[in-house]
Amino acid sequence: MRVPLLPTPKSRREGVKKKDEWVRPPSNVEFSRSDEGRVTYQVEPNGPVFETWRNPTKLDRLKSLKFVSKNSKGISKENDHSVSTRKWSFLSNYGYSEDTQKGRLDHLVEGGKVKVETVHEKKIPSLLDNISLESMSPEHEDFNEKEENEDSERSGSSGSYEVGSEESCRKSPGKISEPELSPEDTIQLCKYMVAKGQQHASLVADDELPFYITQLIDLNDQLGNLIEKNERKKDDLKSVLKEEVDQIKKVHANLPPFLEQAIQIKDDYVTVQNYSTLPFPLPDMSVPPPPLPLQFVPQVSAPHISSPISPMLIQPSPSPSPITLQPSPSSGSSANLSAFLTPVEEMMSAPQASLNVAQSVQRAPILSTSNNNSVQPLAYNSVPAPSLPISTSSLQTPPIQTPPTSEIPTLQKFFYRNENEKSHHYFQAPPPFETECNLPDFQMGYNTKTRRIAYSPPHINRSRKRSSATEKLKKVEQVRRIMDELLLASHLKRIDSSGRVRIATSPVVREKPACPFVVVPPDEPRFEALFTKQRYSVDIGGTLCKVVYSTISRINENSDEKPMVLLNFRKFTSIDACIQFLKETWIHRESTDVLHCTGGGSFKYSDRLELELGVKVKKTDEMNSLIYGCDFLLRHNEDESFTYHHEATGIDKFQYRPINPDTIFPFLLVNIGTGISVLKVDSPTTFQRVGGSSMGGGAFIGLGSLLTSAKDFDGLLQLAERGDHRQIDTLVSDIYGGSYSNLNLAADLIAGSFGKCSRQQLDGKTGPKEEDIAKSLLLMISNSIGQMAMLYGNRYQMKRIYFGGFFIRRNPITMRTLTYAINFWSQGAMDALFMKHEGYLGAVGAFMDESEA
Ligand SMILES: Nc1ncnc2c1ncn2[C@@H]1O[C@H](COP(=O)(O)OP(=O)(O)O)[C@@H](O)[C@H]1O
Ligand SMILES: CC(C)(COP(=O)(O)O)[C@@H](O)C(=O)NCCC(=O)O
Repeated sequence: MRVPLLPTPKSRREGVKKKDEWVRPPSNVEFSRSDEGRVTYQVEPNGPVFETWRNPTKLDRLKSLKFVSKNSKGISKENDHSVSTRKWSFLSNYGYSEDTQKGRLDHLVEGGKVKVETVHEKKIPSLLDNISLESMSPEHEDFNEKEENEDSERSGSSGSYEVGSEESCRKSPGKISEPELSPEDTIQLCKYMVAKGQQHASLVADDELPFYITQLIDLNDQLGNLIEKNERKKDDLKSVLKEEVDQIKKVHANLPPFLEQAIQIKDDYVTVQNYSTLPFPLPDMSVPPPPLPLQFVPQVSAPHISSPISPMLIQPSPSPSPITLQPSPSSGSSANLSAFLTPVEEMMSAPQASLNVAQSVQRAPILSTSNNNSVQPLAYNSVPAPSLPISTSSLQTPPIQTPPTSEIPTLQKFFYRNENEKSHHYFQAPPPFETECNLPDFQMGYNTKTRRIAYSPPHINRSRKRSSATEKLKKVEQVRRIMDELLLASHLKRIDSSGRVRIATSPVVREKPACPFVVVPPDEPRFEALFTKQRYSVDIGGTLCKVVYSTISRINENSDEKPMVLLNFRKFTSIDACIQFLKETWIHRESTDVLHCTGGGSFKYSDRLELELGVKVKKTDEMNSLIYGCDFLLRHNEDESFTYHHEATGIDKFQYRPINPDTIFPFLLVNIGTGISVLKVDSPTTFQRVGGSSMGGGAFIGLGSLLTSAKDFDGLLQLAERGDHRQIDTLVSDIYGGSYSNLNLAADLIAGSFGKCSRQQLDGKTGPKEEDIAKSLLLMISNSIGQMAMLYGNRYQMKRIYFGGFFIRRNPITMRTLTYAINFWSQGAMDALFMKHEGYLGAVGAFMDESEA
């Protein structure tokens, strides 16, 4: 009867056995096969060689074998050698394989019979313990299969099995053996066959036994090789996997924080969360990254800052809408008062106040719950108020940290270099998240060669289930789309297989930044008091006095809805005007009331404020106020922060960057007031003032006043917008006659600010135009602030740099220069973010400080 020896499909499906489950032939038996198919084998290295192929004597010997099994009670039971499937199986499972792995076979000659004992290092119940093989007389040539019930006999103690007489085992050392098979060899062969045949391959015709044995040995060798190969492959895959996961981690580390949450890396698995389940509103991903310079070749050195304002590119930009400072009213009359009211207040004081407020509220971005872009409105979060004042130790200068040796090297390879086409490229505008990215969780792997995130790569959770080609394509497409978005948001640029960058943008912007009121979160207990009492705060800085105060408003006067508490904003150029405003608008103040105060003036003018206003002054540290105000605005005013895109037109220049409240920190805050403070902010209560500079707003207005006839800051800005800095600054082209290509310094780069204004150069010429001076001055100061901000950002590995302070004033030249400097020098790794309430951060922070006065 023939039984296939190779694994059946079923066993294949069951998978490959573990290495230590494989049965190997005893190492002391060597087999070789001649061309005619003759099989020889040697039990001992220098022992006799036996021939087993089609050997009639051997067959006789085989036939003469008799199995004797002993049950647990010691009663022997005889069987012929063609034992049942089950018996072979048991032999294989409980006897032989264990022997080869854990024990050894001892061949004993006892009473003219060969006795083979199993010796286990560890006693394992073995069927061999209960089975004896005895020589059988030739007349017992019964090959009928008999079923045995070994199951009940398995649990015997150690035993032996015996084979025919020793005389019958004639061996000739060193020669081809006599055509007779010794019983012990036969047993061994049988055992090989049993072991190899395993459960499903029990019976083989006797004359074919040796043939199959040799085949099995070959097979076994091959399998052994395969196992080793398999192990090696596994090790290889592990190291590849680790490498790739490391790569993903690098990419992950450079993603914006909200995407860090979307992409989870755990052990060797990278999971992209279902976007729709993310617990925060994602920023609009169709917003392209800020324009990057055409070339991103790392600079050899950074001695110069490029002037981003190429005169050829300058479009007449509309003058900014400055917040006009009203003259200080001389008295507290209601007529004068109206001149100081914010639009909201004007509406409220007018007969149709409620209607106007309603319209105004609808316009207010923080209330827009169903705008047509893909960003979900922010729900008000119950953010517990950190108790101020904040730890003063944080004000100390931090220990110097070693700057990173390379500036995010992994990013560089993604940058798109377009030297031929003089245009910027963005990625294809991704579809809205809600519809297109509503995918179930899936796993992705990052392919270092193709630089793509691939769906279910072979080594990561490969599904055995075959999906249809279209399904696969669909999934790949979905993943690519998400990858585009990730890349887009992280400023990584992907070149597709054709070498082109997919182009198209549909930026989503809401409105030109203004400085509207902010609605106080309605459900936070800490703001309950504001429904019954107005609160005022002031930030008295080196140049300006900023006031934040609350008012109450209803969308509809007659409705039962809870009214809203609004924060209103005003600024003054003098302390007198500021105090006057407070006197006139804070009508219902009482002596027990508190004026929340921050900035240098909170110390300088503390007594005066208390005296003139008849209230208590409560001081809040300036830096603490800045951070707490920044945190509050980012957290509660959805459209607070935005990036500036000079090349875009109209409102497209302003692209909003709402941020998940959980991922606001860390960030770098560069507050450009009279002077500059650079703060590394890790939480509302943990920050460091890592640096500062005196080259801020004060320097600009001071030098501007000396060098031009501008009367005030706005006048200076207006001049600058008309100016041509090339008449004032020495450019690279003025020195090199063109670009300095070795250093990749463009021809129109500013080599030296005000370089063309030396006495020598000016002599004999008509004096430089003041608008050119104003422009050059503004570029010089904002370039240097941008570079400083980038260096601090880089030093502390920040991804977002928020600019605050009234130097910015949403001025296009300033924002463009700062953005350019940050993008250029950080190679797109950092975002330059501006804020609607740029100059009011400190005043908002002081307003929020409810710690004891
Ligand atoms: N109307 C303005 N008058 C004077 N300076 C202004 C005005 N608007 C903007 N600025 C600029 O803002 C700077 C003051 O910014 P601010 O944040 O208020 O700082 P500070 O707290 O030091 O007053 C000034 O130095 C100036 O460069
Ligand atoms: C002293 C200040 C904190 C005052 O704040 P400001 O009124 O300028 O907003 C600020 O001007 C500043 O940080 N100046 C820079 C000092 C320096 O580090 O060089």
